[in-house]
This record gives sequence, C-alpha cells and structure tokens, in this order.
Amino acid sequence: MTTPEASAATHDVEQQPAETVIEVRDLRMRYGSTDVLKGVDFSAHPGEVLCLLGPNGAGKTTTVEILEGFRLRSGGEVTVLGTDPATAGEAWRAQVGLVLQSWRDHAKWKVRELLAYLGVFYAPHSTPDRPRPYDTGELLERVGLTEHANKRISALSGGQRRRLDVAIGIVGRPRLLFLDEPTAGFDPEARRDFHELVHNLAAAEDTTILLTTHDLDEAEKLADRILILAGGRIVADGSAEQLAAEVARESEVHWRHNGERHSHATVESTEFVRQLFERHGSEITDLEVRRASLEDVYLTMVHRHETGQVDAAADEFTRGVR
Ligand SMILES: Nc1ncnc2c1ncn2[C@@H]1O[C@H](COP(=O)(O)OP(=O)(O)OP(=O)(O)O)[C@@H](O)[C@H]1O
Repeated sequence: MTTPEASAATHDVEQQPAETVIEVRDLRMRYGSTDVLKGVDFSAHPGEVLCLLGPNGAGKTTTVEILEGFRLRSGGEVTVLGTDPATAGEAWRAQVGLVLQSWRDHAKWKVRELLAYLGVFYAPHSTPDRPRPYDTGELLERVGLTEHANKRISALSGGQRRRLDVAIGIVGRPRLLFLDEPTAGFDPEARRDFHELVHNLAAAEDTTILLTTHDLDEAEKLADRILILAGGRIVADGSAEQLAAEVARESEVHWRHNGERHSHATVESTEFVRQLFERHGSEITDLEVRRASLEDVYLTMVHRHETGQVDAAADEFTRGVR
C-alpha cells in the first residue's frame, strides 16, 4: 500500500446506515498516459463479503486505495458509506477498518497496550448500536491473542503479528473493513479461525468486508461475491457458484448404483439428482456433483483478457450474472 495522497477539503456528515455500502460507477484511473481502470462498476451491501481478484498489476490496490480515500481517482462516481471518500473526514474514517500488510511500528509496545491505545481514537464515534472501541479483552479473545496480550510486539511470531493486524483493523468496530491478503503467513488453524472471524463479523455485526487475495481457495470459502478485475474492468461479478455456471454450464454428477459407477453431465444438476433419488432412493451411494472450480473460472477470465477477448467476457458476465 502507498502513502495517502488524497484529500483536499474534508467534511463530515452524520452517517446514516446506507442501503449500499459501496457504490462504484464508471471508475477510471490514469497513471501518466496509461489507463489502469477503464470504467469499473460494482456495489456492496451491508454484511456482504466481497473478494476482489485479478492478475498482478490489474489495479486491485488502486481500486481499494480509492475506496479508502488514500488515492484520488481520475474519473467516475464513488460513494462509500454514503460519502465520497476523496473528501470524507474523521467520522467517516472511524467507520472504516483497514488490515494492511503487516504492522511494523511500535515494536516495544505490548499487544494489549497498543490495542487499548488505538481504541481511544474511536471512543468519540461510539453509537448505541455500535459501541466503540471494542473491549480490549473481548477483541484479544476474538483474534486468538489472549495468551499473548502482554507480549511485546517484537516478540510475536509472523502469524500472531498478522492476528494483531486484524485486531488493529477491527478495534473501532468498523461498518466496512478492507482486508489486504489477510491470511498471508497463517498456519491452517489460524486460517480457519480467521475465516470464522470474518463470517462472524459479517453475519453478527453486519460489517461489509472487501478483501483482496491471490488465494482462490480462500476467496471461495470467504466471499459471498467474487469480483474479477482484468483489463481495467470488472469482468466477473457473482458467487463462486454463479461464476462457475457461467464458465462451464454443465456440472458432472457421479454416483454408484448396485455397485456400478455412473456419471452424467447436466446443466440442471439439482433436478437430475432429485430424479435419481426418486427412482432409486437409498440404493444411490457415493453421490458427488462437480462444478467448475473458482480456479477454472479465474484462469478462463484472465486468459480471455490476455487474448483480447475481455469485452466479450465482460458482456457475457454482465448478461449472465447480474
Ligand atoms: N503511483 C503510481 N504511478 C504510476 N503507476 C502506478 C502507480 N500505482 C500503480 N501503478 C501501476 O498501475 C497498475 C496497477 O497497479 P496496482 O498496484 O493497483 O495493481 P494490483 O492489481 O494491486 O497488483 P498486485 O496484484 O501486483 O498487487 C500497475 O501497472 C502499476 O504499475
């Protein structure tokens, strides 16, 4: 992530719960003579988990930094929590959480002290439905750092440090949380805990989450909606299932009946399975329905982009998914 370079005049408005948390229309970004974003459109609603995917250099960081108010766009409309991030002030910022690549400062601080210290900033922005900041003990528990609460930050392992990054991102109980490669360096258990935490934040606290990752498995597990950015536009927008159905309309159904293996390709796998059970009931064993993986979808989209078919790909998804 880069240094903030946005913001001329700032203003704060009374923040009302917005129907749409993020609204991006025809977002454009030009660096010198290069157009990196050529008309990005998407929106996010309260409690949704969105994952932004795309090849290196596609413009994910640029997009996220514009939404965070750290970068000024070249064109288009952007509204985040009801406000244009380019001119938003402190009250807006207090509702937005960031989990950036690792927190490197304050090495001599202890974990609990740092969280309590950072929390103070959010107290003036507390509301009855969103008490701010998080109680430090509860927060430590949530991110799995209770037993490390009195350790110096310099003494944390990489994974513990990342948990602290997450705690720093949510200490103000944000309505919108940006996560940049959130589980880089996590062991499988920490990763599973983190996924639970994200589901919990979205479901119980109605926090909208926008994450960037290169880990497709993580995207599939976490995201309600996946956005693929390629060629300066969103070329796919939908759930992992919707996107898979667009790339490979047929799913493969495999099953065993009277000891014999069978398989069948169909666009209506649910209906096919229902009929299968209607005819053979509990004689059916080893049932499996395979659809295109997110990796298949992603590689197909990126390939279309690289071979200049990106407009066709974008049109297809716009038609099929939205
Ligand atoms: N400040 C800048 N000035 C000029 N060009 C820039 C600047 N920031 C980014 N770019 C260029 O814009 C393009 C998009 O960069 P960006 O960092 O947004 O991509 P990304 O999708 O986040 O990539 P990665 O997956 O590699 O992190 C790249 O070609 C990059 O070189």
